[in-house]
Amino acid sequence: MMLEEARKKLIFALDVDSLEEARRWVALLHAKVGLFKVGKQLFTRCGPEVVHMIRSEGGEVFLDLKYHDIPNTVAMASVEALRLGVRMCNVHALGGREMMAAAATKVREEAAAAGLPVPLLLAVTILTSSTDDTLREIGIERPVREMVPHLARLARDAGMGGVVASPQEIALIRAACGADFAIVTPGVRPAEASVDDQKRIMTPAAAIAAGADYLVIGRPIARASDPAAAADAIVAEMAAALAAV
Ligand SMILES: O=C(O)c1cc(=O)[nH]c(=O)n1[C@@H]1O[C@H](COP(=O)(O)O)[C@@H](O)[C@H]1O
Repeated sequence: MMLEEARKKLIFALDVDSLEEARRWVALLHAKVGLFKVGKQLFTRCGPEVVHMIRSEGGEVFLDLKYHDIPNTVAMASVEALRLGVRMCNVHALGGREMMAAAATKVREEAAAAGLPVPLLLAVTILTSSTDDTLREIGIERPVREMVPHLARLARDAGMGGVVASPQEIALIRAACGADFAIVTPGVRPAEASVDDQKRIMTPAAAIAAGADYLVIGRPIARASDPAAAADAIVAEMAAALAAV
């Protein structure tokens, strides 16, 4: 029971470079994870075909293209994500309230007009590979722990359905935005896994205990000697944490 609930919360990052490889991962993991995340690398290589492939295999898609542009461009790109039939897509909260509101409004209007389900619209707060030093470098003096809840509130007020953030900021986001706001967390590493380029990390159990709605995990599964077993172990760890909440 808890295993099924945990599985639906696990998003596998399909960070690969061909349709064939993506197809192999979908076949291997579609009964093990809740969604497949298609990001910039795979989408740039394969385009919408990869989304159609995953959906035709019965999988659900998080289209992670992190739009950040003028409001009209982001709104129209988000409408194309809606038309692809993805369950989740995202923009950068750093694009501002007007940009996020344009995307949220346009997607809802188009979904209603076409009778399509509205995808979960997410705003990326501060990337999990960033630190206070990264922000200072680009002229932002406020620390990550202030910027993340600030951007989350802005995203919620603009009509976004949730945010992407490090699990380390879940409590701050919940305090700022309440329970009815999705929190998707990459930067998740099982205790024994390599940290890679992630900076603000937590284990799957700790992220669930902190209140994450979904976990995005790539390399700890993809680079494991037995990826299916690694996914099962992560889901079991998540389920145990869910049972304890
Ligand atoms: O939007 C994302 O998914 C994302 C936001 C963020 O702040 N950090 C982050 O790592 N991601 C994505 O989450 C995935 C994490 O993959 P692993 O580090 O291999 O588990 C990658 O595909 C990243 O592009």
